[in-house]
Amino acid sequence: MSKPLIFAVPKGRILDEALPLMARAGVVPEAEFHDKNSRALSFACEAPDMAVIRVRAFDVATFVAHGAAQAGIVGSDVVEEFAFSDLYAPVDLDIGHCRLSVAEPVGQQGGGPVSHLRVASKYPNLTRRHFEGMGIQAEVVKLNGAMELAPGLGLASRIVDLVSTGRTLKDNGLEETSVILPVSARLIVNRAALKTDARVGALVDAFRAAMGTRDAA
Ligand SMILES: Nc1ncnc2c1ncn2[C@@H]1O[C@H](COP(=O)(O)OP(=O)(O)OP(=O)(O)O)[C@@H](O)[C@H]1O
Ligand SMILES: O=P(O)(O)OC[C@H]1O[C@H](OP(=O)(O)OP(=O)(O)O)[C@H](O)[C@@H]1O
Repeated sequence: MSKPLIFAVPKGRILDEALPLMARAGVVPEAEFHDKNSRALSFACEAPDMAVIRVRAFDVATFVAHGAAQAGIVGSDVVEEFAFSDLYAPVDLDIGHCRLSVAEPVGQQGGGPVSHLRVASKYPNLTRRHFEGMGIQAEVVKLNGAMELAPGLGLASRIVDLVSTGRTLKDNGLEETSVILPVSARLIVNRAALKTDARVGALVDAFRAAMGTRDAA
């Protein structure tokens, strides 16, 4: 039998919305996947030639780009931040909607033009590119979470982070000043695997079909 096709999923908030879609596309991990006490990271699937791995969101892109996993689900924020040439994102899954935005302390807006800024973000590439487009050099302080603390503590004057309801910004005295990127979750596949393994193309078709039947369900 050929090696199992590895499907990578993020462990956090996209997963609950992704699981019904995955099931409609024929990706159904074994019961242990749902056991909160399990420390396993790789799970057999109902389909015998497939396995699901559960990793951090940014690592989904890394596993798939390097061909260690052939397919996966990740936010378009992650796809755009890495811009891996070996990654192909053929299906918008219409889940995990949010936006990548610039925010700063309430009342800080205004002031004269600036040529340099210090910005806290988990997205250094998208942040630099956004400010470059405005003729501003952004020095990015890379954080992995709780970006909202940075302006108040003098680490950066602005943040670039994901916003959905806006509640996190509001509760931390910040306001959204511009949107960099609308975000939703994507099916991603490894380009080489798509060319060489017919199961990857079949999986893309299955997700397209699952999206088509979703509204009727
Ligand atoms: N507030 C939000 N509303 C909707 N979608 C969000 C929101 N925040 C993040 N997302 C989406 O969820 C993704 C994060 O997914 P998830 O929480 O599953 O990752 P994770 O592996 O837990 O992340 P981390 O590496 O930060 O621990 C983001 O890349 C984005 O696409
Ligand atoms: O606009 P809101 O609805 O408040 O959502 C925005 C928050 O959601 C994300 O964090 P998440 O909850 O995924 O936690 P994290 O800090 O671990 O990334 C993001 O980083 C914001 O902090």
